[in-house]
Amino acid sequence: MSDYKYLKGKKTVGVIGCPFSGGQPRRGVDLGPLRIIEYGLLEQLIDLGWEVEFDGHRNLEKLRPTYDPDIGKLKQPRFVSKVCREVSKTVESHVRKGQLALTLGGDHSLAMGTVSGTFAVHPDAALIWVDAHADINTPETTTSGNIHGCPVSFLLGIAGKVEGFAWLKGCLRPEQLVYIGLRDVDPPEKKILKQYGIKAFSMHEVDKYGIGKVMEMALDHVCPDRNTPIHLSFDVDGLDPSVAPSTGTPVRGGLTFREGHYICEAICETGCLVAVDIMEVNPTLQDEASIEETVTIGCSLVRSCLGETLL
Ligand SMILES: NC(=[NH2+])NCCC[C@H](N)C(=O)O
Ligand SMILES: [Mn+2]
Ligand SMILES: [Mn+2]
Repeated sequence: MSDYKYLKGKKTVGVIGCPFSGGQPRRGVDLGPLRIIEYGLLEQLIDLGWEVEFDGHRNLEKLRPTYDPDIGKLKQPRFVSKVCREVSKTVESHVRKGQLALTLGGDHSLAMGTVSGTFAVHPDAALIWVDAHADINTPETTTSGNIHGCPVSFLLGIAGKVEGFAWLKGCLRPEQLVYIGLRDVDPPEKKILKQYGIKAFSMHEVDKYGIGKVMEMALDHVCPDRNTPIHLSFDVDGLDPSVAPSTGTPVRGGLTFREGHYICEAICETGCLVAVDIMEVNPTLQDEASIEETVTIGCSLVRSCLGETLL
């Protein structure tokens, strides 16, 4: 069992339910956290030996502004900003107490909140982003206007000034970030990745080297001493749609069931994990069996992050 270098006292996980869909157009992703908790995640974590502090599902709807017109192409910018700001404070308070902060989304725009919360406590942390997408569009480059395709540019401080987002200072340096699982990256996003020299292991590298070697290389890049605090932001669409079908922007050719879990196990083994996001589970898409598969895998990824092993 790994020792979790950055947790204080008893192993405690602070669980933050974020029923939020404002960073993209499809309803239903806001039900992700409810289904994951209903499925028994908290009991599973207690069985794994964790103390659980569950904040309940946050009432984020109360933050919806009455008037929220587009800013440039960005949709619902004030709503997203307010929600992320609140989530940031919550994540920060758990991490500061020496708890592992587990955020259940909700769409991936929430990562502006979760990552900035972690980095407020650990400014030198590493960010491991598992996703089919790079989510690094800027307000200029986005074609969809969906902010869940933009959080990384805001975190890096390359999004430019957007009304309402002044609270979100660029908190992430390009060398603190590594991607795994990419396979649907917009042309301007490819440019940004090159321009800033951001390390990314696409599915091509996963095929070429295998996930074991990819994780070794990814950790060598962001956590070379195996002592740097790690924030894992896991978009379930990083997994192949055959294993996680119920998500809003599925892309074929993704991570297998085992590759997804191996990523979590390898990060857990470092003992450096301080925060995890499980994002983009949408329990209204596909049939009931697909939904159950996706919710189940959300839970088992968390358990792998929190110390469950095969033997
Ligand atoms: N978190 C996600 N699922 N993001 C999908 C983003 C898709 C596309 N690149 C966009 O910017 O709209
Ligand atoms: Mn994605
Ligand atoms: Mn994403």
